[in-house]
Amino acid sequence: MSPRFLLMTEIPEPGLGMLREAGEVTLGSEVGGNDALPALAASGDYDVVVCALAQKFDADVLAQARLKGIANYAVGYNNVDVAAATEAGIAVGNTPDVLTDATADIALLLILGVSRRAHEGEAMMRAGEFTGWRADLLVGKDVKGATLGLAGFGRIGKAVAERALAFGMDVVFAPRPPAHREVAPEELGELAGRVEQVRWEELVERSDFLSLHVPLTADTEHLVDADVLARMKDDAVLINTARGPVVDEAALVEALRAGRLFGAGLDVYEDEPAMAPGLAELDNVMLLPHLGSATRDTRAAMAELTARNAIAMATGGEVPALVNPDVRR
Ligand SMILES: NC(=O)C1=CN([C@@H]2O[C@H](COP(=O)(O)OP(=O)(O)OC[C@H]3O[C@@H](n4cnc5c(N)ncnc54)[C@H](O)[C@@H]3O)[C@@H](O)[C@H]2O)C=CC1
Ligand SMILES: O=CC(=O)O
Repeated sequence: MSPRFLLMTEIPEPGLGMLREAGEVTLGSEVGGNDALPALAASGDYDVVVCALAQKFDADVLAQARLKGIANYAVGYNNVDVAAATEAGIAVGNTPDVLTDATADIALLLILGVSRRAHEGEAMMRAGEFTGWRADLLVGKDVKGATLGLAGFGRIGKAVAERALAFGMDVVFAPRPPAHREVAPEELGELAGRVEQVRWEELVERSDFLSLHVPLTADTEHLVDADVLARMKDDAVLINTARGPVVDEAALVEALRAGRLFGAGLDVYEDEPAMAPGLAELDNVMLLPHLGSATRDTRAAMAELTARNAIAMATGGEVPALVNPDVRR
């Protein structure tokens, strides 16, 4: 029987064509959408589900699922209970590396945008409120010489460090907050000697800009809570391109409202696509709709890797980006 793929999220070319060439493709939107996911996964009608963050595979769904694999069209895979998938003999794939640069660019965009109040300036222009150059108009803060703290120092964290160094920032990082892990200099490659490793507590207190690049796990949920926000510098900026629940968004609204921070730049939200009450009314926050990997080339590369993952899962081949190598397939 040829491989059967269920696309719960649409993916662009070349991924879509690769899947159609390799087997039979069913669009989730034509067979009940997300509400039907548990039943579709349990039906035995599909070998691999292609999905993204909106498709939740919890332990209950996975215990009933009759699938060979789940090919996530994202690098983050907090929507899948990986331990339960492994237990159920279901391979899980993701899209590392190919989206690193695009996502690091979005983090830099937020760092520069918030510090230079670009979103406020743009809103002013669109509202026809610009009345001419003024010495006190939307005065921001410098990035050169400022300390950027990176929580999580994996692929994207390192790519953000490279960019920030080019802007003259000092870069400190905490590799595995809130716990610690010593990173050997040889692990740092070309960044060795140019970035400083600190513990999470020091990162919070020293950063002029604190940027989050950790996966969402039980350890990192609400990593930035009211207590952390209170310990950040008064004039600091928080950047989140990781996952919304890494930040207590209601506590962030309170801190921003109270002028406790200079500002925040967000690409992800705790209850996405909703925002915490009050967030959208604040001027000192720049808001993007989860655009981290949203460039044409990056999405094409993600689609290709997702298709390669899915085809390998369905045919018993070697999965190029396998999250759970212990799975018995
Ligand atoms: N806004 C967007 O569109 C995008 C968001 N992301 C998010 O960025 C995250 C990071 O992506 P990458 O840098 O590629 O991942 P990565 O795995 O290369 O780096 C994550 C780093 O966080 C550290 N870490 C800290 N706490 C951890 C914990 N409790 N468990 C595991 N690792 C922990 C790891 O040691 C690792 O160095 C993704 O998980 C995803 O949630 C990724 C791409 C696009
Ligand atoms: O949020 C996007 C991802 O790839 O993870």
